[in-house]
Amino acid sequence: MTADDMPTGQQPTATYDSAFLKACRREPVPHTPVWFMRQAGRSLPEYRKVREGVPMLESCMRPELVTEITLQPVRRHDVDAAIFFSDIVVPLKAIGIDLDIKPGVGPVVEQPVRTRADLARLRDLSPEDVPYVTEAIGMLTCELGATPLIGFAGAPFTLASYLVEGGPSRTYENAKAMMYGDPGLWADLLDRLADITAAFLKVQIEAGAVAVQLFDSWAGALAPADYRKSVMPASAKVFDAVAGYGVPRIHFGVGTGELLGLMGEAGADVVGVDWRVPLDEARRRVGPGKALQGNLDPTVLFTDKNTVEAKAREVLDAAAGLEGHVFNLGHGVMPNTDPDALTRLVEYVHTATAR
Ligand SMILES: Cc1c2[nH]c(c1CCC(=O)O)Cc1[nH]c(c(CCC(=O)O)c1C)Cc1[nH]c(c(CCC(=O)O)c1C)Cc1[nH]c(c(C)c1CCC(=O)O)C2
Repeated sequence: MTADDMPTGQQPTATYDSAFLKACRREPVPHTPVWFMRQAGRSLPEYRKVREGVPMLESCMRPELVTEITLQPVRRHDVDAAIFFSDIVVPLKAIGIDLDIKPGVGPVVEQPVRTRADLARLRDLSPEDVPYVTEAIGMLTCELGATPLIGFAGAPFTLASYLVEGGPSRTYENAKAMMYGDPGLWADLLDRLADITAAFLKVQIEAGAVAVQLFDSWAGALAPADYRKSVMPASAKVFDAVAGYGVPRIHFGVGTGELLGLMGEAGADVVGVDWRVPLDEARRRVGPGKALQGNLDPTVLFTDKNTVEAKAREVLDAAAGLEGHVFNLGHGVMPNTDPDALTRLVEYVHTATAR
């Protein structure tokens, strides 16, 4: 497809012909594009240095710092895309939810959302609530040039898991109890979150993000029938709300092997796969017409170079018959990962797939 065949309203941009966007569109690529979830973060000494003394949420609200942190892994690893440095709870903080990101713990919500009265605290998000996002993305797209910027947000279920539990959980007992026991309240909660999430993604796209990833990290806790009935409508609403922009929409979760087909159906152009399902099997579950993203086990990076390359080769072999493949880890980069192992992995995938 050339710039002439692009959906109306979409301008050709410096990033349009990037390997990453081509793979998302299932077009031929010069090499398999690579980026890593959590490529910005504690695995990088330069990240730890600039974050010294700055709390996580505050760092997301300082455009210059966001720009620097987003660019760090692009400079170091030569990845094919940048991911905007922020967090899934930033839009909730921006509308006034009292929450914090505790080091080594994750998001903690002061007053969990448990009743219908609590829903009133979830007001709509407007661009004026997140001026630092627009500002940072404006700076970033200038610096990035032909490297695409991925925007992201938390999916309604994963956000609800933090809001209802009040923090990280292994069982999601309160959230799932609401889903099963008070389906009306649950549906309204997820619908509110879908609107907030869609608004947060729109801000990022309008500022210059050329792809978006919806993180439903914890959706793997759900049976497919419950996902379809009680979660998928809200995620579909988010994808639908940004469909008109024509940017690729990526949908990712952990332990979602049984949900891959539904996660594609929700409205994704690219389905993210963790390391538990090989990509050829994921292709069967997702069906035609979607690209796949993944799926090297992030713990493989704790081994030697030969083992990393052999395991990356397995991912590439399983991806050989796909219409579009974006190489990634099956989940985020772990904080103790040797950053040089990531740089070498990017180089390996680029070389091994050069056409
Ligand atoms: C579930 C989730 C969250 N946040 C996010 C998810 C979905 C992705 C996933 O499944 O991992 C998404 C996220 N969070 C962050 C990014 C930045 C972009 C990137 O991927 O490089 C992204 C895409 C920064 C961050 N968000 C956070 C960090 C680490 C905190 C720090 O560096 O001080 C980073 C780099 C904090 C955070 N925020 C959250 C958790 C679980 C944590 C980790 C807590 C800890 O281990 O300390 C919630």
